[in-house]
Amino acid sequence: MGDPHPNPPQATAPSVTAPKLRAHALSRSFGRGTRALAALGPVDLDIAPGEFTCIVGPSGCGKSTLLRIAAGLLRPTAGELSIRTASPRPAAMIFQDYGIHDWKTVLANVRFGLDIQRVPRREADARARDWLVRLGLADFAGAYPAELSGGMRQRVAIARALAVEPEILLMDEPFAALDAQLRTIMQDELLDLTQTTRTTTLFITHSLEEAIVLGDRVLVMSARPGRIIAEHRPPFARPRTGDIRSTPEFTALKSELWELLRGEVRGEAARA
Ligand SMILES: Nc1ncnc2c1ncn2[C@@H]1O[C@H](COP(=O)(O)OP(=O)(O)OP(=O)(O)O)[C@@H](O)[C@H]1O
Repeated sequence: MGDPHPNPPQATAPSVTAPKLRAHALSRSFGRGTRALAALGPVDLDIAPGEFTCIVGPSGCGKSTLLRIAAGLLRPTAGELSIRTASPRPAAMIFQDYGIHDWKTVLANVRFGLDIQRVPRREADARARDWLVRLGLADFAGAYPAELSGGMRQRVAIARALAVEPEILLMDEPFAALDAQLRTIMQDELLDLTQTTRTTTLFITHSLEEAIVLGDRVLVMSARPGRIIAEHRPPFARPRTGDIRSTPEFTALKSELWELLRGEVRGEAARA
C-alpha cells in the first residue's frame, strides 16, 4: 500500500518483551442507534514480533474490519489496537484484488510505496528491482499488469508491500482470486519468503489449508460480531515446506478446525 493512513493505529514505544501488535477489547460497529450493526469484537489479541498469524472465520464475521483497523483505515468503536513501532507507517496491506495500478509498469508499481516515502529514485529503483528478482519477476519490470497472469499480479502486490520493509504485513484473502493449483504454489512461495524475512504478518483466509501451511498460529473467529473462539499452533517446525500437507497431523488439525468453524458457519447461515 502507500496511501496515507487517515487513522494511524496508536504507536507505542519499543520494548523488548512487548508484542508487535496488541488489540485490547477491540470492537467495531457500523451505523447508529437501533440500526447499528455489531461487526467485530470484543477482540483481545497479541502478535509477537516475527509471528505469522492466520485468522479464519465465517463470511461477514469482521475479519476485514479487524485488518482495516490494524492498517489505520478504520477507527475502532471501542477498545484499542496498538502497534509497537517507531515508524509512522508500520503496516503494509495486500488485498484480494491485488490493489495494483493497471496504468503503471510492474517496476513503478513495486516502487510505489517507496515513492510515497520519498526514497530517492535511484535507491527506490534498486530496491524495487531487488524485490522483482526475489519474486521471479525480473524480466517483467517494464510490463503492465494486464500482460501478467493472476499469480504474477499477486506477486507484484507482494513485492510492492515488502519493498517498503513494513514492520507488519496485513494480508486480506490475497490468494482468493487464484485457481487451486496457483493458490498452492503461491502459498509455498509465501511460506518460503516469510520464513526468510520473518515479517510479522496478519493473514486472513477462508482456506483452512492455507492457514495451517502458513501460520505459526491459526485463530478461529466466531460468527458476527467476530470474537476469537479458538487458537491452534500447527505442530510443524520451521523452516517448513508445503510437504506438511500430506502428513496425518495436517489432516487432523484441518478436521479439528473445520468442526469448530462449521458450527459458526451454520449459525451465520441460520441467521441470514
Ligand atoms: N463500511 C461498512 N458499512 C456498513 N457495514 C459494514 C461496513 N464494512 C463492513 N460492514 C459489515 O460488517 C460485517 C463484517 O464485515 P467484514 O468485511 O469485516 O467481514 P469479513 O469477515 O471480512 O467477511 P468476508 O469473509 O465475507 O470477506 C458485515 O456484516 C459487513 O456487511
